[in-house]
Amino acid sequence: MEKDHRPDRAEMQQHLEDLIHTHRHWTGQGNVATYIPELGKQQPDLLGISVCEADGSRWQAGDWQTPFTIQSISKVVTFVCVLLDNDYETLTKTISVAPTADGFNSIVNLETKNEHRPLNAMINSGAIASIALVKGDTMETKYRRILAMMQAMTGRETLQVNEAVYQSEKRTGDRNRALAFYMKSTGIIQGNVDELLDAYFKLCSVEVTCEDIAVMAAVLACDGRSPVTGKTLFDAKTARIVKAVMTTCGMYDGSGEFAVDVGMPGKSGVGGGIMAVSPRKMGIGVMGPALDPKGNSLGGWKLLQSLSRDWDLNIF
Ligand SMILES: NC(=O)CC[C@H](N)C(=O)O
Repeated sequence: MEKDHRPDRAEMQQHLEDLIHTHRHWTGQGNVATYIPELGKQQPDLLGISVCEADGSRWQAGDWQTPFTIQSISKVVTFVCVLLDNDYETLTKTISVAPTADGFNSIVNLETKNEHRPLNAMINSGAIASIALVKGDTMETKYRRILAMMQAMTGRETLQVNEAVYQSEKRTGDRNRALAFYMKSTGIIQGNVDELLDAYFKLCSVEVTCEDIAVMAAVLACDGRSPVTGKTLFDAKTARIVKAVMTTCGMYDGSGEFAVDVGMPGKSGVGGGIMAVSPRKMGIGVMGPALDPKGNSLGGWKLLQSLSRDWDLNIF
């Protein structure tokens, strides 16, 4: 493992604590998501970070133990499963790997571009379509398969859905309903749309900590092997495709700026989490529920930008 740009292990902890201290003020410049009413109750000034190295060592600071809902970071796990369960060439006939300049819940491209295919699996339309393509006779089986992969990637079998967030999103998720019913009308998805959406809402509502996100990212950093449990969960080719699409699409229409500012495959969620992968070195999980206008954690982004500079993690 390269160590040249990182402080000694003893100093890493202190460095993360210093970063939290110097970056917490950024949380005052963002806003918690309110379109899912339950998320509007989050404390905006939280900021946490966890790092999981390729040998499984972990370093954490700030509010890293505070639970939050995984939201769109779950799309990474769904994408892993859909890649494992489908031939790549066939899959891309339904969901492509193109970036987008529109918001994460945009509907416009489904009609005007790309033969009705969702642009990628990191935005809402693509994730909803992906769940339908995961192996399983029923939506419940597909949901359980994705949840099991999330548990395997975090190494935590006790991961659970936050019932209040799930119900809140289910009550107010009309945009996602519109996306799903539209995709059913164009033949992109088949099956029971309400059950499919229910699986999507539940997957977004799973409660995690920064450490869970860091460990998941470390699995991708280690090409599918968990440095925490030692288990191989998927193959290197799958990990490579996921990291490529995270790099170009993981922060939605902010992906280009994130590539310039941070330079790592990343994935955000409106619960305030961001997952970042430093290939072969480490996985990083940050959390700060105050978001920028594109739905990315503002404090989390700034933290990652500084860490990437300080530890020379930019892959470009
Ligand atoms: N960007 C996000 O995290 C979006 C996920 C959220 N559950 C939604 O569907 O709107």
